[in-house]
Amino acid sequence: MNRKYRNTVIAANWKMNMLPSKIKAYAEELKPLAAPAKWCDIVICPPFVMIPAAQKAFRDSRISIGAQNLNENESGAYTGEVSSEQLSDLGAHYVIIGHSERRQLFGETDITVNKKVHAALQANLRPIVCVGETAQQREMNVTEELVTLQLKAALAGVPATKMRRIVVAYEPIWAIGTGNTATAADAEAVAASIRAVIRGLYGARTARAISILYGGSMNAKNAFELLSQPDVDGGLIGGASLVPADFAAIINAANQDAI
Ligand SMILES: O=C(CO)COP(=O)(O)O
Repeated sequence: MNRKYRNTVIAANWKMNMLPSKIKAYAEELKPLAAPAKWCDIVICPPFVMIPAAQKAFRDSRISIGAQNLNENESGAYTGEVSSEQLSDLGAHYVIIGHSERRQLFGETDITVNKKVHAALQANLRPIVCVGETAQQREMNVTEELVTLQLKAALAGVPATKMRRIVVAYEPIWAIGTGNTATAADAEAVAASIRAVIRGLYGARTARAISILYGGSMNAKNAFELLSQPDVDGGLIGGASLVPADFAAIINAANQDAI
């Protein structure tokens, strides 16, 4: 990470885990543990139904709330869906877009991801745009090419003035929930290539200001090494974010790297 130019972001993706009734206890445990980490932007992304409870539980802290998805349309007959304006009206600040589970299990494409990025920006939410390759694609040596295509598609039509609201998360699919973390060198190589793509599209100043996160089996043990890489500016954490002490250890590793 490079704090001179960009924020460190540590984001929890709870996926379809946790219960509304458990959030208060989680928050009471996390808040004091995370309090010393004044350099980090900490984000919790619960399922939609838990956003109000999470807002309430974290109201007296610096921890922000995000969603895990949104619908790309403004409003209307989309039963079961949630719009960017609804999230923003609730007080959410971030939204994860194009997570590989959404792409693989719910048919999201680069085109829907791009529409969702625009919808999020329209409502002043900060998109956390996810990109990443499968194990097979890595074996075929097409990781950077694929990530570049995903990123360019996600950012199509996004004006330079909005780029500073974007966060990119590199999440190799083979590393998610498997315990097979990318090596720090591999995470850095892809993060640097993502920054190079942004530099090509928007110029050096914008590229240097964008936070690029790593996600995929990040935990208290490996976080410091991953976050010490110059182009890895934070983490998107699944499993390890469900236990306050584990999540706090990652937050504090990120903070430590900053000092
Ligand atoms: O998908 C992830 C975060 O979005 C990563 O999940 P894990 O940390 O459980 O591997």
